[in-house]
Amino acid sequence: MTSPQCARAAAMALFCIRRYGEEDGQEAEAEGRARVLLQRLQLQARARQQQKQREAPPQGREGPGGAELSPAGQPEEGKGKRKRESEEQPSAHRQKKRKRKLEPRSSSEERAGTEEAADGSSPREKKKANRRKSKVPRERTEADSEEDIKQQDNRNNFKNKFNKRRKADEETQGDETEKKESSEKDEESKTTEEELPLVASGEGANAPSNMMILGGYDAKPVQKVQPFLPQWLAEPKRVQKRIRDNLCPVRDVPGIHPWLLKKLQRNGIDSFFPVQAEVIPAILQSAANGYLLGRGGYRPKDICVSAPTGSGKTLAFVIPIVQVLLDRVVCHVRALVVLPTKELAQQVSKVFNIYTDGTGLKVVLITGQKSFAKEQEMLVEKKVTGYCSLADIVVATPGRLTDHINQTPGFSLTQLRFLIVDEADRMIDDMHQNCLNQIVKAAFQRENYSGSNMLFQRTKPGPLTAASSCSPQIPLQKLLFSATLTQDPEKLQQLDLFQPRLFTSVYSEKNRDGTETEQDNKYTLPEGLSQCYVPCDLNSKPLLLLYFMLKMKFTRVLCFTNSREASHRLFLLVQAFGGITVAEFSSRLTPNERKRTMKEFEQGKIQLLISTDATARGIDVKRVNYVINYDAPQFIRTYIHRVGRTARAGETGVAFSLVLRIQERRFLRMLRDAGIQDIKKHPVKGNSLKPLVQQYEGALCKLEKTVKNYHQLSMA
Ligand SMILES: Nc1ncnc2c1ncn2[C@@H]1O[C@H](COP(=O)(O)OP(=O)(O)OP(=O)(O)O)[C@@H](O)[C@H]1O
Repeated sequence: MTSPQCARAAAMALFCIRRYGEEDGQEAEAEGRARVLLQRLQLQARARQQQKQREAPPQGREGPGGAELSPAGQPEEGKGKRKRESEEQPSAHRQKKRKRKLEPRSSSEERAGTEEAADGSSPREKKKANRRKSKVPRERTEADSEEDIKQQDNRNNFKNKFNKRRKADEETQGDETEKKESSEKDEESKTTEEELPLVASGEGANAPSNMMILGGYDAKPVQKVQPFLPQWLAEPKRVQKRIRDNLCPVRDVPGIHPWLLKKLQRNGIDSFFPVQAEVIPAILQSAANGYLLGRGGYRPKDICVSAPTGSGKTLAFVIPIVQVLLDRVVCHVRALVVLPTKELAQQVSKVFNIYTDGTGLKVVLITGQKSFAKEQEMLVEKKVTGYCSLADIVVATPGRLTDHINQTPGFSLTQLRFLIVDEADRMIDDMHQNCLNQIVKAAFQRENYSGSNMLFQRTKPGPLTAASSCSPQIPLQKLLFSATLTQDPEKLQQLDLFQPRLFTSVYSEKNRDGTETEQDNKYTLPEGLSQCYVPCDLNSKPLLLLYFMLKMKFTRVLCFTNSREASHRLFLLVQAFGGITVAEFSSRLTPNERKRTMKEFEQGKIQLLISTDATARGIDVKRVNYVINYDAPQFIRTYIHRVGRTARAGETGVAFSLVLRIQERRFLRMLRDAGIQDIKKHPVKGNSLKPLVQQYEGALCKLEKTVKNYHQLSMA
């Protein structure tokens, strides 16, 4: 049929339908149907015409009548008419039309598309043709309507299935296996939806039909990612934090040597603190076979202890080590304690000296405070038969220790039974990690001289075999202690721990009903510690310190700054102000000056000690009443160790932090992240500081003169 024929047929159809429509009185509906029919006929004609054109040789862009054709192959007039018609169409019909547009292209249509692509027409023409296709309703055949029915059935089936699955998913949320099933189902439905985008567009009401909607995700519960911790870290042995309520009489702790019990009591220790009551028996038990492997060739488990500052961790390792070594016959280095600073090493060696006094056990301190040669003389003695160890217990700082491992002939760690890493989190830092590796390497080094030692030579730990368990072995047991022990398994793995056991402090709170709830914070602070922070500005910081010392009458104050320069400046300023016995403590001082200063502070001769972080860790000074963070600490671990210089051994103490207003949010967030909530804001009014201002300005002038004189003297 040609176009004029087609138009005639359509007009006829329109006439017929109008007649019936008028007779039925359904004018609007009849008009709509007539138009649809007209469009169909027009499309059929156009399709035939295109078919003919394809078969005929290409004739350029002119139509058979020579008139300029619209992209649809129709005069422009016709296009305008169609547009008008479509605008006039009733809404029900338009919806039907839109639905048809949304339907997927049938395979025949796809084929037509590819055929068109292969017909040699220009890309622009193809584009126009495609656009045309999307504008006009498709030609519908009987086959199409059959296919439509099938598709409709499929869609209905799918919808039913999909709804059922979603319902099932909702019912089975949280169940692992069923979750898997549902994800499998989702996978299935995803594939089906890809095939039937109309269903998806029905689900996601406003989604464009050409977008693939991945279904079912909103129905899935969002799983919270939990950090994976090995069992020993996830389920530690919990130790009570409250010291005073949980004291354990020394005689009640099983397995302690009577000689040591007496020694403890002579030193004023009648009861053990909770951490000692738990850790001492655990170490003793692991060393039940002296310093050889346990029954059946089992290696003792390594032990990690994370307990608050001042909770008595030192005695928790000193007592069992001294007890295990009490019966030793030959002197060898059996215990090695590594600490990050000289002062700490000195403090720990003092405690060892107290409890080894009268036992014949020798404790040697190697920190570099004495000359290297002197330290060598303390460690080994050369005899005709070879080198002999003069130390049973070595307390050392990492640097000096590695020097002795590498340069002191006869200094051997091959009989080492205990490696104690105090302030372990700091020691795991990259700086000291190398030292720990060197110690382990030296401990498993083969000795190059023969003798009775051969009997107890050890091999690197490996799987337990008949051969490895037939000769007596000396195991190396690691004991790690800190108030801020890392719980990062990756970091701890660097220490190559063997079946470690973790002892960690908890704080349990009594509920109204008498039950107790344990608070599981990342870090625990001493029970008797009160924390305050003072929001301030930079200029008022020195005045605040003077106010606390002079007006609030603070005594025995340990004040921390962030650098040794800051410590020195503040010390000079307070000295110039007058009225306060003040001293500074930093690496500016010689070891002897540091020792003297610390002693005077302990004796109460110094009321204010201004220090760098050199005294922040481990230093045990009796009766420090206040800690003042003059400069707010940058890291949570620094904060915990600094404030832990007070409220030790179950005593009370107060920590004040001067926090610049600009730092306030970050500072509080840092504490909150570590689970520290009980810090109080303690604002100090400007009026309270006013009486100090005049004298303070005088002190500044005095300080300026002192500094100038100092520079002139140093220039001369
Ligand atoms: N059982 C006890 N009875 C009385 N005092 C004790 C007892 N155990 C330890 N102390 C005292 O408690 C104080 C703190 O002990 P220690 O220095 O071992 O604490 P710490 O846990 O190592 O602290 P830090 O983490 O700051 O190093 C010390 O002065 C020590 O003498």
